[in-house]
Amino acid sequence: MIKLMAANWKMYKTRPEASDTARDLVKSLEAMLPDDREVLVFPPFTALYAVGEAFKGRKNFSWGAQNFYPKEEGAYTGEISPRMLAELGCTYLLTGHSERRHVFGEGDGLVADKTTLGLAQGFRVVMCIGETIEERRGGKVEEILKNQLDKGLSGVDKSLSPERLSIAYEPVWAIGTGEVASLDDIVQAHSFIRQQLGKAFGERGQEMRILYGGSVKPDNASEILGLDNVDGVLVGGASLKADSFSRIVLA
Ligand SMILES: O=C(CO)COP(=O)(O)O
Repeated sequence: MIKLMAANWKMYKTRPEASDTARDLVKSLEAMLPDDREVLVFPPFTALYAVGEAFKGRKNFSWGAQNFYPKEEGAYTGEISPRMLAELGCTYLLTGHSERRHVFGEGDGLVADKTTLGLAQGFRVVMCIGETIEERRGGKVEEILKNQLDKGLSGVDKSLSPERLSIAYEPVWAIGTGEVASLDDIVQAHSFIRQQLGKAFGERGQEMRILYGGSVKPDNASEILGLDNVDGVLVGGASLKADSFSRIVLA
């Protein structure tokens, strides 16, 4: 399985800043990227074209959008549709990120619509799930993950080819806090997610990638990537500098 090494740049970087970082990533990684690693960057909308210019035509370099509205077009002021993103050459979409859920109030219904439409329009989708600290303390991790998976994937075509859908496990309390989930916590959550994907997609569920996200850094990436059922990482803060993200990609 090709490990997916994903950078979520969130609301950071102007177009020239993004362009420089993307070019630096190509410079430091292209010659050394193992065949079983794929670099994926989610820049802000305004920098998608610039990142595409730096990455296009390069093997295992991909780019995608952090957000979109699940309609083809229409009177949705301020929104961007998958069609508009396809035109920028990007192939990935992110759904269900905890900042979308918690800062912008996106519920499981919207996450499901986005995941379903994104896939139906031919994109690869990375759907994020994860529990809050209260839910973890209340012993509800598996219940929350199952619920987010069941609802988020409810409309997805079950004969989907496995490389089209990835799940990112991002415990909310580990995002941007410097607090990483313990290796045991990660193994347990990922094995539970694998089981659920198997129930939903059969054999294909074994080949879907499950990423870990939450305070991944150059010095913890290698041990996290070595765990069972960890098929990549989704990195926020430590992906903003080309040097730091390159070290993670090669970890
Ligand atoms: O939200 C994240 C990636 O989507 C994780 O962010 P940090 O790596 O900054 O914790």
